[in-house]
Amino acid sequence: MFSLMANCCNWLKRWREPVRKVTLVMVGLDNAGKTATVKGIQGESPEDVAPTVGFSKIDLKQGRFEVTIFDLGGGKRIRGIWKNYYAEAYGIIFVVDSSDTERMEETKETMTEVLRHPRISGKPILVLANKQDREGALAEADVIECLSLEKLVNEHKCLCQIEPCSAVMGYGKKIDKSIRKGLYWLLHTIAKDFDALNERVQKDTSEQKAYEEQEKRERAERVTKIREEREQRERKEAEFEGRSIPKEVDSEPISGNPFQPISTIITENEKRIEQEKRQRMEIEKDAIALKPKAEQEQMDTQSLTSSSSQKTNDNRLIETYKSALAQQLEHEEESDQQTSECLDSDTSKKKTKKLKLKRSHRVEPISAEEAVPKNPTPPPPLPPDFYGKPLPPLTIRQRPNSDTHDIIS
Ligand SMILES: Nc1nc2c(ncn2[C@@H]2O[C@H](COP(=O)(O)OP(=O)(O)OP(=O)(O)O)[C@@H](O)[C@H]2O)c(=O)[nH]1
Ligand SMILES: [Mg+2]
Repeated sequence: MFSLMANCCNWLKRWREPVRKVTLVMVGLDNAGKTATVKGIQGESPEDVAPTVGFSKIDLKQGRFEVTIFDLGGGKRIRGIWKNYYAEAYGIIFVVDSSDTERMEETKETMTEVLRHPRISGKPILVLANKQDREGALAEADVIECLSLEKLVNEHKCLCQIEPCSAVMGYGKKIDKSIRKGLYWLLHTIAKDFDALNERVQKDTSEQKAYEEQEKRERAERVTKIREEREQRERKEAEFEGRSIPKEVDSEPISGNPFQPISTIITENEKRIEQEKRQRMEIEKDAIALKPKAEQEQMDTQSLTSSSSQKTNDNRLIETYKSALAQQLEHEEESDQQTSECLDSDTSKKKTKKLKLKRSHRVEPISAEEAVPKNPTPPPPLPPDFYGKPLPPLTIRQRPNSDTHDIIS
């Protein structure tokens, strides 16, 4: 009767207990038997387990606990990820291969690293001294000694329970009682201090998430920066290849604004054309003033040719001008000897006036002898050695500046 009442009280007590969600982290060296242990707790065969790459997450119900276990890979290169799961852990399950005495030192170092971590210190730890079925496996006391477990857990204020066990002895309801016992101890130890642990876990988890977000942003920024640098490099290479093709642009040194030389060239070209135009005007005046003297005229024209050729390479311009000037001279000698003599004795100012007068009368000649033929034909092309041969016959009176306009336009 009393036992029935006691059972009823216990049932009511458990029924009143809230369902608690607890996360556990399972760590230990590779080949220790972590995955085999978890499989046995889940009710699956622990045989034929493969090494864990990364982690596996197991959800199970244990009494009033909804338990999540992170089974983390124990390989040396994977151990670095363990710390990412410490924040969520309410407790630790550390699995040791009791039969592998050669790796006890490595096990001790690894356990020390785990317990000293600020997100683990103070949390309860279950040590499973696994593979007790194997011959030569260290007993519980030897494992405690090899790992300096007492000192270690006291140092880091961790409540600790060690259970010698074998993960392959059974699974499900037939699982090794030591494993069941150890898990029970861990969950109830967590439950006793649940509020404090829960507060710590929530705080550490939010910090961990913020840290991971920051890491994510920084990684994205690094990727963006690398991409931008690559694109900039590619642009520069393309620009470099583009500049190297037109050699004319590179003939002048480019400094500052790369478009500066182009405008400079345009300005210089305009100045050069203007200068040529003025020079031609001056030479024209001199030539007309000296037109009766054929030899002098020839010298002036040669001087013009020499001067112009130094300034420009436009031989066509000079040749055209020579042709027009020669025709004008011939015409003057044949038609108006008196006008020519008068001009020779007058000042240069008067000569200029006369020249303008002639120009204005070009369409309507002063005398009948200067009349333009009814069907004017363009002058025949002159040979290169024009001055060594007789002047061609006059067909039409040309305006000396006409070519200049052609060039400017
Ligand atoms: N004899 C014996 N073998 C075991 C026991 N527990 C696990 N094994 C074997 O040990 C090997 C490794 O087991 P796992 O569970 O994969 O070890 P682990 O700790 O998960 O290894 P990682 O995933 O690499 O970290 C497997 O061949 C298991 O069958 C045990 O108690 N006794
Ligand atoms: Mg594993």
